[in-house]
Amino acid sequence: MDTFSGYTLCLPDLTKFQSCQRIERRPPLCIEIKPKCGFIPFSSHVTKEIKQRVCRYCMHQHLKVANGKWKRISKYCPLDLFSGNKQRMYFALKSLLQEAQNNLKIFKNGELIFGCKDDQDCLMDLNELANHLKAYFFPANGVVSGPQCTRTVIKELIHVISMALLSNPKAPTGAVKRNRDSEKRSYCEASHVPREALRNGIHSLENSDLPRDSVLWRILQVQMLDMLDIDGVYPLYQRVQQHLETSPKDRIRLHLDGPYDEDFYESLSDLRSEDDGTVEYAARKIHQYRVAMTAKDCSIMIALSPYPVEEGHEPSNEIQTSRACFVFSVSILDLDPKPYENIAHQYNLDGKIINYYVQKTKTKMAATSPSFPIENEDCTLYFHSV
Ligand SMILES: O=P(O)(O)O[C@@H]1[C@@H](OP(=O)(O)O)[C@H](OP(=O)(O)O)[C@H](O)[C@H](OP(=O)(O)O)[C@H]1OP(=O)(O)O
Ligand SMILES: Nc1ncnc2c1ncn2[C@@H]1O[C@H](COP(=O)(O)OP(=O)(O)OP(=O)(O)O)[C@@H](O)[C@H]1O
Repeated sequence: MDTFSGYTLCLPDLTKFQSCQRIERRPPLCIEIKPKCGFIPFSSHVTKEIKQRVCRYCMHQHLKVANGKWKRISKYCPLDLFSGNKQRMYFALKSLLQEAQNNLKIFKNGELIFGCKDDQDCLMDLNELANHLKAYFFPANGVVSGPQCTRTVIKELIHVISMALLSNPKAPTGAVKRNRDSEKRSYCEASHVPREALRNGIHSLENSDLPRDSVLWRILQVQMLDMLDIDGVYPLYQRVQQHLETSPKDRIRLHLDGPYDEDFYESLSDLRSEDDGTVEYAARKIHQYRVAMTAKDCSIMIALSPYPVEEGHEPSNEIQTSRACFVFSVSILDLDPKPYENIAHQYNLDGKIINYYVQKTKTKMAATSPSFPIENEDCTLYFHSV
C-alpha cells in the first residue's frame, strides 16, 4: 500500500500455484530467490580496478557482516547463478541453502519452511528442510531419513530449481553465446567455486550460457541497462540536480518521478552512449540505471505443484527428474521502480563497499604473506648431509 498516493496493489499469492491443476495430496512448494547483480561492470567510467575483478555482491558481503546485518559471509556469488553453467549454478544454489540471508526462501503451502523472516528469525536446518521435502522426492517411501536422505533431497531440489531457472517459456531458441569480453565479465575472483571447475567452465561450451528468454536471461538483460555504472551515472545525476536548481519544473518534463508510460519505456531502448552534454541525455541514462537497479533487487518466485510421474502434461511447463515431477510457474516480484533520489545513496554506498573490501583484503594479505627477514638478521642457510 502506498500511503502517499492512497493506492493499494492487489497481487495473486505467488507462493501458491496459479493455474487450476488437479488436486494433489502434496501441497505446492515455492522457492523465492533474490539473485542480485549478475555481471561485473563493463563501463569505462569505472576507475577502481577491484570492481572489474570482484562482483558487488561478494564485496558487499564483507561490509554486511562487519555491520552486523548477517553473521557469516555467504559463498553465494550471483555470477555463478547467472552463468548458465550447471556446475557453477549448483554451487551457487547450494551456497544459498547453506547461508540463505535474504536471498532464498522456501514455502510449503504458502508457509515459510526455510529462510529468514527477518534479520533475527531464520529457519536454516537442512535436515528439517529435507524432512519437509522428502515426500516430493521419495513419494513411495516417506519414512527414509538420515544424512543420505538429506543429501539426496537437497541435490534433487537444486536440480529442480536449476531447471526452472533455465527453462525457456517460448520453446527452445538456443543459448546466447557470450563473446570473449562478456565471458570475462561473468567471472568473479571472489567466487568460492573450486578453481578447477571454473577452469573447465570457461572452456566447456556445453551446459554454459543462459538460454534466451529464460528468467535469468531476461533479468540479466535488464540489469545490463546499467551501462555506465554508478561511477558514470553519478556525474549525470549531478548535472540534472544542477539543472533542477534553476528549472525545478523540468522534473516533470524529464519524467524523474514517472509516470512510467510509453515515453519512459521508449527512453529505455535508446542505448546511445555518446554524451551530448544535455540534461535530456543525463535523464535518459538515469532512467536506464534506475530500471537496471530494480532488476538487480527483484526476486524470482518458482511455484511447483507435484503430480504423479506417470501422468502426462504439457512438457513446456513441467519439470521431470528421475525422482519427481512438477508443473511449475516462474514469476518476478518486487519490481517497484527505484527512486531518483536513490542515486546519491547508491554512490556513497558503492564507495563504502569498495573501501571496506579493499582494506579488508589488504589486511588479510598482509597477515598471510610470508614474512621476510628483517635487516641485519642472519639468513645463513646450513646444509646437512642426509
Ligand atoms: O543496495 P543493496 O544491494 O544493498 O540492496 C538493498 C537491499 O539489500 P540487500 O543487499 O539485498 O540485502 C534491501 O534489502 P533488505 O530490505 O535489506 O532485505 C532493499 O531491497 C533495498 O531496496 P529499497 O531501498 O528497500 O527499495 C536495496 O537497495 P537498492 O540498492 O536496491 O536501492
Ligand atoms: N504476491 C506475492 N505472493 C507471495 N509472496 C509475496 C508476494 N509479494 C510479496 N511477497 C513476500 O513478501 C516479501 C516482501 O515483499 P516485497 O519485497 O515486495 O515488500 P517490500 O515492502 O517492498 O519489502 P522490501 O522493502 O524489503 O523489499 C517477499 O520477499 C515475499 O516473500
